[in-house]
Amino acid sequence: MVSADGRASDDTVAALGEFGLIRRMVADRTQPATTLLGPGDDAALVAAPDGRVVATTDVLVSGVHFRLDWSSPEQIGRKAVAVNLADLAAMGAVPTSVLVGLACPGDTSVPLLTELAEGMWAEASRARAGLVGGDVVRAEQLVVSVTALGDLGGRPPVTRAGARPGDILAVCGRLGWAAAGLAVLGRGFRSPVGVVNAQRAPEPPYAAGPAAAVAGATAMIDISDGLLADLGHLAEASGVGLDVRTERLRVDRKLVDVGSALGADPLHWVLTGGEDHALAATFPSFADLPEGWEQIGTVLLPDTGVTVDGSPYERSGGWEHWR
Ligand SMILES: Nc1ncnc2c1ncn2[C@@H]1O[C@H](COP(=O)(O)OP(=O)(O)OP(=O)(O)O)[C@@H](O)[C@H]1O
Ligand SMILES: Cc1ncc(C[n+]2csc(CCOP(=O)(O)O)c2C)c(N)n1
Ligand SMILES: [Mg+2]
Ligand SMILES: [Mg+2]
Ligand SMILES: [Mg+2]
Repeated sequence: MVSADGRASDDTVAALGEFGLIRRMVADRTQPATTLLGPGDDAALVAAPDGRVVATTDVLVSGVHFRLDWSSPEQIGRKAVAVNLADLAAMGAVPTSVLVGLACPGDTSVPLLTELAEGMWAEASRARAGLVGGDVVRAEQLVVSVTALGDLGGRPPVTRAGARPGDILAVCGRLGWAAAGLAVLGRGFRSPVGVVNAQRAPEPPYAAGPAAAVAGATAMIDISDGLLADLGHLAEASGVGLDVRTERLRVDRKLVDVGSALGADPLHWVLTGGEDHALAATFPSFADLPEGWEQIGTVLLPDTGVTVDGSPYERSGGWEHWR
């Protein structure tokens, strides 16, 4: 997008400039009542109805978390916000606001960035959160960093640490879809679109987090890296073992079909695939499960780790950076 004479062409961020870009990203937006001030000043002012603020952040890097030839800018924007709102849900919180850090090369096209912003606004407003501020800077590659704030509505947070032996283990949301989509895209295909879109932008069950909190969930986590990997964090924090029963896991027909087409094991995607941002939680009894939650296992005595049908899983339980 840089022309032969070295000057940036008109629709690049370098030509538009930092403040022109910010204007394009935030113009004409409606905000929820929790946004008291922002974006536009040195910092935003956000209402915290509960008196406490739940805060989380996740960074998405081009080539690591998404590819511009796999996803639309709108999908990348939605994903960057969704992964953060899922973390709020996993604490039992309702989102109030998001802040966006954006780094990109000077030759990045302005329509790409306005579409990315469109996706972030769309996902934030879907969850009734405001986009209250951010930052834009020059970098060698596209990086999107989102911080999200949430409200607990007077309830205690549901941490990773509260599971007790005898609790039941349950999930709400899809498992394995984004991993199947990643396998499809990685082999150069673009369909089936269901799993591919699940990889491009997750649809976490936001409302299931607060619902689980109200129902008395003892511990909760969102599945970002893989079911077994993330259950490992919950088990460790709670000082318990967790056993997953494969006969209780839903392996959706779509995953079976994609698995046969690619010669891959769909159950492995369900057990270890990240990025769908389903919620996993423990509850004192089956009767406590809110609508949409399905039991997948049980909480065992300390130091038994995470097992699948009573045995350790032989392969990696999920994504880990630098591994
Ligand atoms: N650079 C950091 N400084 C301080 N705390 C951090 C840092 N990176 C991660 N953490 C904290 O470590 C914990 C685990 O982080 P992690 O990113 O794995 O959680 P997550 O965001 O739920 O998962 P994922 O990033 O896979 O979606 C979180 O409480 C997070 O706030
Ligand atoms: C281009 C491309 N290559 C690989 C993947 C797979 N991937 C990347 S990060 C991650 C776990 C969650 O990340 P984090 O722990 O940072 O939240 C997974 C499963 C992808 N999405 N895009
Ligand atoms: Mg994180
Ligand atoms: Mg998380
Ligand atoms: Mg992770």
